[in-house]
Amino acid sequence: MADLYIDGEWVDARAGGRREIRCPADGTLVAEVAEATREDTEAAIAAARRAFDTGPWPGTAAAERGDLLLRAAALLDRDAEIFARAESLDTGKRLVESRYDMADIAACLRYFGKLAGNEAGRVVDTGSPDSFSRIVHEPVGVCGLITPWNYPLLQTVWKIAPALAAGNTFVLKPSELTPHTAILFLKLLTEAGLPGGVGNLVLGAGPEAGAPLSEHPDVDLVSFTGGLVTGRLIAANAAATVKKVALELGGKNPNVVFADADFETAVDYALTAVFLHSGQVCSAGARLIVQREWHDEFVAELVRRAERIRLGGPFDERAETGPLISAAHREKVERYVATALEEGAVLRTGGKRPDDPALADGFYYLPTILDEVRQGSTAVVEESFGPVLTVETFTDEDDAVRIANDTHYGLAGGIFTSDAARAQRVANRLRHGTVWINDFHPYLPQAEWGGYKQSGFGRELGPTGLAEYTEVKHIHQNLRPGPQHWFAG
Ligand SMILES: NC(=O)c1ccc[n+]([C@@H]2O[C@H](COP(=O)([O-])OP(=O)(O)OC[C@H]3O[C@@H](n4cnc5c(N)ncnc54)[C@H](O)[C@@H]3O)[C@@H](O)[C@H]2O)c1
Ligand SMILES: C[N+](C)(C)CC=O
Repeated sequence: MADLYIDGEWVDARAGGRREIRCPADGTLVAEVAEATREDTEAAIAAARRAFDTGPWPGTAAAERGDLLLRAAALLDRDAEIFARAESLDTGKRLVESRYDMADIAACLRYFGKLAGNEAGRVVDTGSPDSFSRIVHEPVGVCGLITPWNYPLLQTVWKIAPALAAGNTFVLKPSELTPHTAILFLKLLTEAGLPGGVGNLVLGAGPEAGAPLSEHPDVDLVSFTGGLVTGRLIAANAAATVKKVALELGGKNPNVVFADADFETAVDYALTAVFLHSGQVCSAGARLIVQREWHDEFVAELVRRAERIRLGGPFDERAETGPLISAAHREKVERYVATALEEGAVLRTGGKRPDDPALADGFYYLPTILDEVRQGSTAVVEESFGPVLTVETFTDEDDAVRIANDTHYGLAGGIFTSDAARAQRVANRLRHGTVWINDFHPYLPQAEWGGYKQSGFGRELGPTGLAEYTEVKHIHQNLRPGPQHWFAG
């Protein structure tokens, strides 16, 4: 089937490449899709360039562009179940979680749909009645959008919605592992009225189908969500053409639990913080930093509950979390745990694949707790992106902040305490892009999302998320023009 969308047409990969997509829960074949090469991506970039330079989209009234996003939200509500099932088949994620994702995605479309056109620029005081200056926001141009497999459509729409609201054209390259909701979404956008060439879709491996989006001179902005290693490469490749770059990378997110928190609440959230979606969440609270006097009791309770987490496929209604995305990813998590143990971590539970024969065909891994990890050890420093919790202890507030900030990442963090003033003090001192107090994981379309340090730069969502997709221009007019006679001759 033709499932690249280039210049308003559904086409096959020019070189005829195909890729099998298999459900990570049991290995069943979901579908076979086109596998693009650089040539396809370059054709998509050319189409997006033409649509931007000569098409009507950038000059379409912002409110009209917003209306298109609002229509897309309504269509997504209509087709939510189809999208959720497709997302679950590609990712192995529980259907209920994919349904939540679809609701979040519709909310994001509505947010940017309503935000489009709210900002008409501003008039600047020039200090003179004889001149007039204004600031306008214009679309950046052609946007290359590269997205990961863990929240495939959500991460995609966090980019597409503001890009379209601001009047850009785009080429999307979703993860090669999870292409289906991107295909469905481009169809939905055309049904909502997106003109040909404005939105383009290429599928395939990053170094082949994705690389031109960071390298090509006709791409004005590359927005990337994915791992740190790939992010560094994208930034380096984009430097040659000095394009705008936005990077949403990984995290090694602290969850700081003070001994004055509500015990049961803190334990409960510590579990969801790390084991939601089997840890395959950029903001997973994979680093528990618990006040020393609570350590033993807290870890014992975590272990007891972690051992009861039910694993299963997307349509198993009893399952509480699912598989890892691929065999290769599970092997990476296994290596991470092996290294942690070699470096002195104490395994409290998990650390292996489940014994249940019903799960043997999927890429499952047991919820794992590694205690007594050393600061600076691999397990504390590196993102596992799997269901693995490391446990560290602290003595007082200063110690907690020092440990929580001792990471080259800076995406998100949580604080559990019943002391409201302490919560605010610690939140102010954490060098992370999102801080949750007595909560973990919520994100809102109206609140900026992004990382400090090596978790990336740029922000998605909120007004800043829209601004990322604009250029800012100063227009100045002399209202009383006449010769200046700066030069005598
Ligand atoms: N900060 C955030 O909001 C956020 C959200 C989700 C995931 N993530 C991070 O994403 C990572 C997991 O996702 P992943 O394994 O898909 O990441 P990844 O870096 O392997 O791949 C991400 C995307 O980049 C593409 N890619 C790979 N090499 C490329 C290249 N040379 N040029 C262009 N594109 C290339 C891939 O095909 C994929 O589409 C984790 O580190 C996670 O923390 C971050
Ligand atoms: C950004 N978020 C939390 C939705 C997904 C991160 O992997």
